[in-house]
Formats: sequence, structure tokens, C-alpha cells
Amino acid sequence: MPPVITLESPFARQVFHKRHPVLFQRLKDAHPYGPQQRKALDELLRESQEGVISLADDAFDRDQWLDWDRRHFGTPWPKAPFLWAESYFYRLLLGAVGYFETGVDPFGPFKTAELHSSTLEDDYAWLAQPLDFDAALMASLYGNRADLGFQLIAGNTKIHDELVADDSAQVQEFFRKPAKVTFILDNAGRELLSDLVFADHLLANGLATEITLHAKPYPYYVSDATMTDVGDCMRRLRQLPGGAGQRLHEAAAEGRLKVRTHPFHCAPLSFHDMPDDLATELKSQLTIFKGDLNYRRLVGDCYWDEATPFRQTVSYLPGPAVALRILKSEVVVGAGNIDPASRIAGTHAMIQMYQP
Ligand SMILES: O=P(O)(O)OC[C@H]1O[C@](O)(CO)[C@@H](O)[C@@H]1O
Repeated sequence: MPPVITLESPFARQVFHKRHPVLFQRLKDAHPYGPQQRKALDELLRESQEGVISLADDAFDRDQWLDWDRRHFGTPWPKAPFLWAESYFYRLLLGAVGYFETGVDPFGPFKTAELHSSTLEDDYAWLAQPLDFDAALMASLYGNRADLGFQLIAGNTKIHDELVADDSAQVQEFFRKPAKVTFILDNAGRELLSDLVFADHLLANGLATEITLHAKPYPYYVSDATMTDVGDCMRRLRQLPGGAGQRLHEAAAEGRLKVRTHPFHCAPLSFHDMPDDLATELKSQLTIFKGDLNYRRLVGDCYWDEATPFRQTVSYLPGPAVALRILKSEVVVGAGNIDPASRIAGTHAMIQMYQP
């Protein structure tokens, strides 16, 4: 594997030094946190910028984190791998605000606001039209940009021009034979609504025999979908046109749509380290990895040469896979030359497919 991206990377440093303070301010504005929670947040911010990574003796999940440790406890935060440190940061954030005692999702207010935004109905007006496979796939992909103000019209091929890797034809070809599908979900809100639309397209057209949605076991990376968020989005989708919400509700009742979680989805590790039970589950189906974080975990959060073939980086997977991702971080494989600014701008997208 090439060198791993650490918090010394300018982009990662910017996430920890610029974005995190803004996030913490939003959390303090959104919740009636008392002095203890506010102090814990301030300490976490300071520590994660210049302190040493430590694991509390009385942490309820101490054993789990010792298992996920790759000798990073005791390392100065700025020297740690970006992926590992960012994941642990979110675990500590939840501890700081008392999530493990109260169960209150610190990001809940932002997720609720997004699902009930005044523009949401207009933004999803296109659901009233019939979608073809390509439009449904693109909805799921561009949902990762959380910006669906683009033309999701059946037969719109212009949208493919923005892709830096485009295996969409292979994906469509794969569904010539009905398959079981797993979505490793990313964000709640608009992205999840769009993923549900794609899931409905697959089930309603007999392309998928069964779909399993994998959500995060706890709130993570601000807007990642938990089991609660899946329920909230399913209910919201039923209020939107097109009938996808109702069809999915029925599919769930019949056992064709399943929702579950796995502790590994909040692990600070790449999918190379996935436990056997998860690997066994993914073996006999097509797995769709949504979003940027899952992409980093899929190929490894490393300084890959962008010309490295995608299949070379994911050949460890137990079954076929598709990555649907808007580029929001430095990692890229299987694409042409992409300048550093474009890698993090959220303007470029990719669809990559692997078949063993
Ligand atoms: O929601 P997505 O597509 O997974 O993007 C999350 C991305 O945001 C960041 O947390 C910060 O930019 C990245 O580290 C991460 O990959």
C-alpha cells in the first residue's frame, strides 16, 4: 500500500482546524448543553489539534477500541492517520456530549432540518416522473452531493460528462440477472432519500430480489445515516410523489427490504480489516458503497497514484461492488489526472465497479 494520509496533510489539517471548530459551535448553538458538555467539547477540540491520542480507562467500549487500535493510542494527533483519527474523533465527540447516556443524536437537529426543508418538496418534484435505470443510479450518486437541483430526467446523458470514472454501463449490465443488493449507506437526509429511490427502482423493476441497507450503529461524521434516520427518511419519502416510499414500506413488511447495522461501520479501519461475518454477508451479493468516507475505507486512505486500477485496490472484497462517490477528499484511483483542488471540491463524481 502507498503511504497513508495523515493529519499532516493540508486537507486533513483543515478538517481538524477549520471545520471542527465550526461544527462544535453549531452543536453548542443547537443544544442546551451545560457547562460540563461545553467544557468537554472545548477540551476535545484542543486535544485533537495538538494533544496525544488517549483511551480513557473507564470507556465502556475500551476493549473494542483496543481491538481497533493500530498502535495509535499514545501518538500525537497531528501524526496519526486521517481516517483512524477522524473516526476516533467522532467517537469522542459523542462521549463529550453524553450521547451514550442520553441517546440524543447531537446531529439530529441538522438532519431534521434537512428532511423538513422548505425546498425539499420542489427538489424532489422529479419523483413524479418515471425514472429509468440511469436516472435512478444518478440520483443515488448525486445524492452524495446533497444537491439534487440537477436534471434527473430519464434519458439525460449529459450528466455523465461530469464523471471522472464511469462504469454505469457495467452496473446496468450486471442487473440483467436479478441480484441481492447491499447498500453501505452514507448520509441521511437527501442522500438517503435518493438511495431509497434507487433501491425502490431495483426492487420495483425486478432487478433486485432483496435489498439490505446497512446504517451506522451510532451518529457519525455529522450526517451519516443511523437506523433511526432510515426510518425517518422512509416516512418522509412516503409524503413525496411517485409511490417509492409506500412500495419500500411494503417491501420491508414482506422481508424484501431489510435494514441493519454492524459495529464495523464505525470502525476507524478500512474494509480490508472487515470481520468475517460481514465479509460472509457481502459475499453473495452486489455491495454498493456510498459516498466519500466509504470510498476512503474501500480503497484505503492512502496516496494512491490515480492511475492505479480500481480493481487492484479492491480485489480483497468477497463479492462484486460498486462505488458511488462525489470526490471530497484526496484519495482517487482508476481515474485520469485530477488536480488537488478538484479532489476536495465536491464537484467531481465517479462510478466504479468491481467484479471478482
Ligand atoms: O459524506 P461523505 O461523502 O462520506 O463525505 C465525508 C467526508 O467529509 C470529511 O469528513 C471531511 O471532508 C471527509 O473526511 C469525508 O471523507
